Amino acid sequence: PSLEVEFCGRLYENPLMNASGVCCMTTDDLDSMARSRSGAFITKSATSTDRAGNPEPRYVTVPLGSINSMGLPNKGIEYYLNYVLDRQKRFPSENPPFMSVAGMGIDENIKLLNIIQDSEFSGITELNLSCPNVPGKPQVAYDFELTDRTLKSVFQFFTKPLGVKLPPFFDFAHFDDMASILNKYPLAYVNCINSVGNGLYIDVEKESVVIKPKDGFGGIGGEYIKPTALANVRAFYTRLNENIKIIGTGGIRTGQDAFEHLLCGATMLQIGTELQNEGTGIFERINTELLQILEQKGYQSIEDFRGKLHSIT
Ligand SMILES: O=C(O)c1[nH]c(=O)[nH]c(=O)c1I
Repeated sequence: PSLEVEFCGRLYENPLMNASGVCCMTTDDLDSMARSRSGAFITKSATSTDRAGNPEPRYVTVPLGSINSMGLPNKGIEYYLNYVLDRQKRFPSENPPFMSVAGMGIDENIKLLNIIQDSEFSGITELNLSCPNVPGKPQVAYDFELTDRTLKSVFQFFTKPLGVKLPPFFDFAHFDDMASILNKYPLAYVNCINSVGNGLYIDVEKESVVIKPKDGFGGIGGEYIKPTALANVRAFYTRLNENIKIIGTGGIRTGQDAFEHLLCGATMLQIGTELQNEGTGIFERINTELLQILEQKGYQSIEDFRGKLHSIT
């Protein structure tokens, strides 16, 4: 069997990539992703200029996952754009890395996307509408009117492939409302989900929180969030028109977890917490485990089962 996937008109040797934010802050991080067995990779969400982010400790690995309140630290959009344009020149036959952007508001999102639109970048852009950790800045995607207004403005000028990174939703009315907004726009994909916002992890021995920002509140990733991630992948897969693809993110630690996301309808798969834990060797491991599952089940390709989750009749 083969793990090859077609996404936005490009062929990838497998569906695995990093989740923006993990292993993508510096050019060294990005080079290690480029050397790995991932099928693709994405930059840290960028703002107009570099940001230090929140005080540390701001990312902690915990037994069932992770908690983070990084606060959007990044080197600024020019740093990442220079990196991806350099790779485009040096490796013209390869798929360019994905670019992620996260403005502090609609104006900065427009500005960031204009920079990408006016550049030679020929890859895929991810608009992050779900950063949960900038104090005083609510997640855009929890404001449906703002999301609609943002996408309306963006698609007045942006003609390159664009996806949006969404937070988790927990209510069918919200799945329906968000899907009806997203279906109005020529999106390449929707990425479900970002970390589950504003969780709390406690160190009982110290009787304390474990991260410094926001009195210890931070986005939750890892095993904790797989059921929520799978539900969001499935909810949007079944509601969005079929040319809007799904990237599945959340709780992928094994080939089985990857299989579950694909069964729900995901086309590409992003790994955050487990990549942070294990390093880039994880891509070799999960590709191997996923291939074993296809072999055991007699599938030749992911197309044979993508989205074909059974309900109970
Ligand atoms: O705190 C962060 O930098 C961060 N952390 C996350 O868990 N998701 C995000 O989209 C972001 I922009």
